[in-house]
Amino acid sequence: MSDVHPLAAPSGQLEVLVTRLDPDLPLPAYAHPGDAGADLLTAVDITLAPGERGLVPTGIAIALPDGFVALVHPRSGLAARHGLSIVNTPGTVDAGYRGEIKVMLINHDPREPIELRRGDRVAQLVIQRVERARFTEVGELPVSVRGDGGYGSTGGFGAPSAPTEAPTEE
Ligand SMILES: O=c1ccn([C@H]2C[C@H](O)[C@@H](COP(=O)(O)OP(=O)(O)OP(=O)(O)O)O2)c(=O)[nH]1
Ligand SMILES: [Mg+2]
Repeated sequence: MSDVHPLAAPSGQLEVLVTRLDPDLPLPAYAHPGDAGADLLTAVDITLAPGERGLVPTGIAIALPDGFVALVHPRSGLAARHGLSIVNTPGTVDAGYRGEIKVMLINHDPREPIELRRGDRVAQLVIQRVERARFTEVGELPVSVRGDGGYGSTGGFGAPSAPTEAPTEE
């Protein structure tokens, strides 16, 4: 079977329908060829005090094809320079959602407020394929090397510690 999605445009890009709820703002755009995230803008001015969060509208709504999701990710430059992030990172935009995409920003800086102006690029939208699972209940799960170890079971910053036993994965 071909790997190309039927909704892929001739260029190989997936077509995503978008409406501008705020016609004076540009569409989301990729800053460079090959970028995974298309930048999202805030449609409003907002100032976030240290530790404060704020839900900002982006002025756009999209219709994703079934089998896709749009994830709202922080921008690393704003995170590194100002401590700006997203409370629910990454935000999940379901394929069936037709409302305005919003971003739940948070100021992680302990001292400085963050001032954002309408039109500032505050987040990025990463579109991915997703699987829908059929959840099949069983009495016992197949064994694995990791087993139920988690939350630091392999140690801290150094080289990972070897598993204590190595059952054969099925
Ligand atoms: O960062 C985000 C996250 C979500 N949404 C929209 C699209 C998504 O499809 C919808 C619901 O999001 P989610 O499922 O994460 O929230 P919920 O709290 O489970 O709400 P619901 O009960 O409506 O599913 O809200 C956004 O606009 N931005
Ligand atoms: Mg939900």
